[in-house]
Amino acid sequence: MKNQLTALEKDVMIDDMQDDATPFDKLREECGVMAVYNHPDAARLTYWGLYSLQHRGQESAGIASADGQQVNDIKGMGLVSEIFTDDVLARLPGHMAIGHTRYSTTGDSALLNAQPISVESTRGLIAIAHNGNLVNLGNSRERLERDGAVFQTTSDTEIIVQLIAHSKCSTLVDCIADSLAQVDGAFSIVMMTRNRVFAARDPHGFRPLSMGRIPGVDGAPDTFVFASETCAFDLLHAKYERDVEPGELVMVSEDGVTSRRFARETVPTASCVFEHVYFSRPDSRVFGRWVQKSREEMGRQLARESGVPADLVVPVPDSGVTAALGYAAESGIPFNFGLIRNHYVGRTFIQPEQRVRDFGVRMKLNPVRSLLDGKRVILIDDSIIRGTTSRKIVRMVRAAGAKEVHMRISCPPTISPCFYGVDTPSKKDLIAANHSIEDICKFIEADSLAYLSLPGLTHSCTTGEPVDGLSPASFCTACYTGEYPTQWVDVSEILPAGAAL
Ligand SMILES: O=P(O)(O)OC[C@H]1O[C@H](OP(=O)(O)OP(=O)(O)O)[C@H](O)[C@@H]1O
Ligand SMILES: NC(=O)CC[C@H](N)C(=O)O
Ligand code: SF4
Ligand SMILES: [Mg+2]
Repeated sequence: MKNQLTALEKDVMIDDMQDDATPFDKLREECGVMAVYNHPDAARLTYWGLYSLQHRGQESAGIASADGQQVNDIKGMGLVSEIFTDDVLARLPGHMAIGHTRYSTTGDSALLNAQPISVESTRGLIAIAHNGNLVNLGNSRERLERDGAVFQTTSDTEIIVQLIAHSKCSTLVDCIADSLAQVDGAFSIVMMTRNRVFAARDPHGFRPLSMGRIPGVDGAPDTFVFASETCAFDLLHAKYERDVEPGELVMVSEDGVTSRRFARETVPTASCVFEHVYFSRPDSRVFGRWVQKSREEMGRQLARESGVPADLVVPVPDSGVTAALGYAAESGIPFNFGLIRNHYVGRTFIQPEQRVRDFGVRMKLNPVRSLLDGKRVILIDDSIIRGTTSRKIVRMVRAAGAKEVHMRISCPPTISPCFYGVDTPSKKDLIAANHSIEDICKFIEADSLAYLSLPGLTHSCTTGEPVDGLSPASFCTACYTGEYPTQWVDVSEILPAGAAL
């Protein structure tokens, strides 16, 4: 009846062609930061912490340590375990350290942009590690260059530390507070000088940052630690103390812990709801709230909002697992691992030149035919970004004998990119920005598709376990609404020409 391709069919073809070219180019993570103050083996503790934060960034990693006199740093491309060995850690002496795992958002993925970034100032070397992304930088880089700043990187992070180095304030802590008040966007940062550690969060509190403590043995002073996620504390036997507040600057020195507000005005909190949907580990407490609790509740709410008769609930591992458990518990439909994830698929296998259709997802996930054959299956994933993963998985599950495949997503349709530290594709590549749910359902070849509602999502992140100051309104939900908590401009417009992006 028809010889002409529909818009959707063209998309399907384009998608398949893109799969060949860039099978792994989709949603990426962000960054993890870690700091340790007052421990004889500070660099090793930081290394352990970074190991637990590896899921937040796998492009590069680094540690800077200080012994009261000198700051040293070692950075490399790749995974924490690939960069740091006993010998390498031995070159990072001192009782203080900060560390970083990176996924780039501004500045390309190269060693020069690896963090911590250390900058010489009149007050000595300052090292910084940053999770987030600055917006509205205006011409601050050019202004600083006119003032004599020599930038070593093309990342937004260096702007913070150059502002501090060129600040005219009288004390270092005033310089830091003054500089942080000038930048807009998302920043959860840890910083270190030769004898102090600092931690700060932007006034909206986009990204998480928590403080913990390891009690000193035999009357020795306590060790203080900071990390993007509390899962990094567990390996260190550090106890979660509190979150660094939005707009707060914490300083740890010989005189103990002090805190001040750097933000000049109070703005509404806009903590990233996607931390609870996808980024953070379920064993972390993020924004004061257990991620496990939120994700399970998202699954329950999804079952309440869009239940469908079926025989089996199957998660898309890993990030879909907790929501799927909640969905199964609420619906009474049995849960099982109908897709097995190969945990040994590391970045060494991820070569952009791989051109085999469907190879990426098939290498990572494999169906369990004995579970799926003849079943009506509900697949639970946390998000659909371009739609490539869902489409391949639905096909895979059907090919393994499933009678029906219903896709359920534990967040609303992603319609807008993130400018706050998550490397999402631009709007033209976000499938939900350009297609109806019905069209997406056809594209992924599912029998039905439903997303969690926005009120359902924010309710899931707050219900049942009240956390001081956390309400459905205290989340950034811009990637689902297009309403951004700050004014933003594309950072590619503001970095000087020639800066590699
Ligand atoms: O629609 P797409 O563009 O294909 O991307 C969406 C998928 O990407 C993420 O998983 P990912 O495989 O990155 O990581 P995970 O193993 O942590 O879930 C997310 O959980 C979805 O499964
Ligand atoms: N994802 C992040 O948090 C990245 C931090 C910083 N914007 C960078 O690109 O290095
Ligand atoms: S836009 Fe989305 S991913 Fe980015 S901070 Fe807001 S909720 Fe998080
Ligand atoms: Mg996934």
